[in-house]
Amino acid sequence: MRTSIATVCLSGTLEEKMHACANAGFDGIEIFEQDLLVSPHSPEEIRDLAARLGLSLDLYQPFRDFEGVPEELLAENLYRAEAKFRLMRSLGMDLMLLCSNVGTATIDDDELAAAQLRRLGDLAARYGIRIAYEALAWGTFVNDFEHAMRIVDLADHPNIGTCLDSFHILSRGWNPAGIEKIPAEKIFFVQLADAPQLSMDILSWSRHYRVFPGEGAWELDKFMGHLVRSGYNGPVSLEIFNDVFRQADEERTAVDAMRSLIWLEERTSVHLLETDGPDARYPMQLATLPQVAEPTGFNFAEVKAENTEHVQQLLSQLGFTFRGRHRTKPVQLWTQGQARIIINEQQARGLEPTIAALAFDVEDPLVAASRALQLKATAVPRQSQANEAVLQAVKAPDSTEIFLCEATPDGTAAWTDEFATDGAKRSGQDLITHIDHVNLAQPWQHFDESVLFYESTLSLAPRPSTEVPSPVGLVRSQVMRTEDGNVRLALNIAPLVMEQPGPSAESAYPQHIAFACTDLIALARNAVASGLEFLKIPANYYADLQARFRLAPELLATLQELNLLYDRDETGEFLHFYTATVGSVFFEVVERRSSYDGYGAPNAPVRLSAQYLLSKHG
Ligand SMILES: O=C(O)c1ccc(O)c(O)c1
Ligand SMILES: [Mg+2]
Repeated sequence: MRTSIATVCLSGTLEEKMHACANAGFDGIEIFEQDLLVSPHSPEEIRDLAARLGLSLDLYQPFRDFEGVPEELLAENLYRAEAKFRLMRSLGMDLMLLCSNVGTATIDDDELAAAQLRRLGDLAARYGIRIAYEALAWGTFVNDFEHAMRIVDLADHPNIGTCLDSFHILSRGWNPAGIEKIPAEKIFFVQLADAPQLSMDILSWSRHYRVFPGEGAWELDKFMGHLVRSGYNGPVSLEIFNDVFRQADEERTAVDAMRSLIWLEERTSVHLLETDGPDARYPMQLATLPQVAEPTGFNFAEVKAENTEHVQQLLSQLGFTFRGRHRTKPVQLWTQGQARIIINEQQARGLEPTIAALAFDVEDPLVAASRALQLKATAVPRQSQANEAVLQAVKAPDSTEIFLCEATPDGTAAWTDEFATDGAKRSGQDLITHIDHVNLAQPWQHFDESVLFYESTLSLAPRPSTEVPSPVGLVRSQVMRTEDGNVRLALNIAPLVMEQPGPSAESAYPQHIAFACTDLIALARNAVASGLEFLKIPANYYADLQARFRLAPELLATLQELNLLYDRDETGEFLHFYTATVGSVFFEVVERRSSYDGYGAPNAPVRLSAQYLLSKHG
């Protein structure tokens, strides 16, 4: 599959955008006219730069408001078009996108529109240029890809074809199956965009909220399936108008874009295998990736800090056992049940405690790492000594290191042998069984990128995102998880004011690790006895709990005494509490009763407010 991307997706100058596209591995680009108009470089210089970078210049766009007009206006439009054809010759380009008329069309007549396109085709042919006619979702008379195609058919000109753009098709709810009926040679170009499902006017939705495939709500693998079955074999291009991408680092956005296309290509090939069987053949060749199953659990989480006492204290008060230091590195291991926490003091000068790494149990770490690398994840270089486990690791978009560890049938981890077992084994029962979920703060400009990263590399599925009010703004939260719930990752974007000064913006907003336990009340009592600092929950919360749930008075009194939070739904009950925050880390302990599957979402504003008060007034 040939990959392309419109320059409008990225921030920067045209030159910077082109470098970013080439570095990310795109085959070609669409030049968005505005980017050329403001460039200090001549069309010839841009053509030469593209050649040096190995980028094909696939599409010049957009040309607007041409068809469905009276004759005098048509003459002006042809004059405008010819100037652009000359420019395209200087650029060495031969395909122009024409949007359906949204401004000047006054005549709703397909025959007339077709005749006018035919005249444009004749003119374009003299310059060796072809025109791809695209139905904009808000076109005055033409807003449907099948309608645009009827006009292209009527025009019946070799230089007039269509451009399909998934946004305009899916935003209006048109059935993309119709793409299969279009003759492949009439599909001159294809643009892809995903989008969150929003209810707003389509123009604003399109201009501000498009995202890369896999970052929105649409089934683009199915869309691509229709396209592949049509016999189309030209470039598949990303055209994303997005307010965040326009100001984020273009090199990074281009990699995110490329990841989305690599992933979509794979999803499409899997989809076609399922629907059409292994013997189906199409002109478009689709690359695949090493297949990975969902991770089966958390292997460990790592907290990094210069000064580790406070974290050690919290873990010890929660009933964790210190299992010793690593044989060769300044690293400690703390465990309880299958919950493993590494406290890492390496290269941590001046660093307040922060979550630095997460590890997942996977079937085959080498295969999983190879998939992640093919999806353009950055490898984390590891130094390991002889006879130490070589762990595979890649960097997530927020810089968290993601380790891929081999799953074992009993949930143990072989690498723990590398820790000297000089730690005293705590007597007593392990009430904590494993890591239930981890909550990571994401920089606002990388949120969509993170969702795609975890979905494409680790096969975690995104759940609908929610918004939680805090005293200083809304926190957007999206859970990525496995079907069975053994791995749950909540990604948050914090309001900007919550970002406190710290070693990096990412680590400033508090993040947490939640442990699952079998008896929260018993664990909380032990923790109180050992002096754990709980996050204090206000009395008003308990009055509201009583109003909502009519709890037995003894239970309510216990919850309030121990600063526990409570939730209940038709699937079961949920009890949880939070510790104080150290650096940017705090811990949560949860007890899921029956098959409760959530996270106590109604309690999140209470937690955020309590943490805010604590950070302000101590
Ligand atoms: O929003 C627009 O005007 C616009 C322009 C060109 C396109 O290809 C498109 O899909 C939208
Ligand atoms: Mg488009």
